[in-house]
Amino acid sequence: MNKQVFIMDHPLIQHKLTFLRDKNTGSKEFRELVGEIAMLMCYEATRDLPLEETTIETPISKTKTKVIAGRKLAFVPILRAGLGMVDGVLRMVPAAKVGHIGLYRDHETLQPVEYYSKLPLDINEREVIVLDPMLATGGSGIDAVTIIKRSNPKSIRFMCIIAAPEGVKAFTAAHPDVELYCAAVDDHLNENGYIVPGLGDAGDRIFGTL
Ligand SMILES: O=c1ccn([C@@H]2O[C@H](COP(=O)(O)O)[C@@H](O)[C@H]2O)c(=O)[nH]1
Ligand SMILES: O=P(O)(O)OP(=O)(O)O
Ligand SMILES: [Mg+2]
Repeated sequence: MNKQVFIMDHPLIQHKLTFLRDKNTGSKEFRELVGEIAMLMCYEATRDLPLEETTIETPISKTKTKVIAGRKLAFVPILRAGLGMVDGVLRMVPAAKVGHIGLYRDHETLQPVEYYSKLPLDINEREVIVLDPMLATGGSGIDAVTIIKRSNPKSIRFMCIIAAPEGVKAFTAAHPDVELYCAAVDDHLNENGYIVPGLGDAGDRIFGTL
């Protein structure tokens, strides 16, 4: 696998993914699982954030200790399904700002259609992590990153829960500078552009619009 792609095979993530895929998992549990997986993935995707030394006083003594250095984060969920990942990642990095990009897939062409974009004003000072549970053809992820690049962020990473091999190939070819973090790369896309075995339509399962 391409060095730009990180598969998070931690047992806790893989265990939760099994219940996420199950068609008998209802919206409430599905939302909770998406949030928990996003939180665990965020832990790994931020592993290389630089630290700097600071001095604090414990109840016992002064001590030198570490905090995350000046680098600031922004999360950008792709609507709607990416919204399900926001609470989980904010639990890890509560000071991060959140932008939004609205894209839906045209059911006939499978091409993404942009309908909304609102990014933090200071995004050019931030490291960005884009959130979408599914990378299928890759079209939505590719367009979202293209839109964000126009605002010159310091870096961009893309976090999805399940990717299709077709999406990984298209995404890494379009944005070779963007690291891709996913919990699983599945078998293939079906004729309707759904990931097989996948989990169905993530947005519909999160918001109960099946
Ligand atoms: O199995 C699937 C496949 C896609 N989605 C939704 O579509 C987009 C991603 O599709 P691209 O073809 O990569 O543009 C993603 O935002 C999901 O919301 C899905 O839910 N399940
Ligand atoms: O990518 P889509 O069309 O599945 O959009 P949504 O996330 O709103 O379901
Ligand atoms: Mg959807």
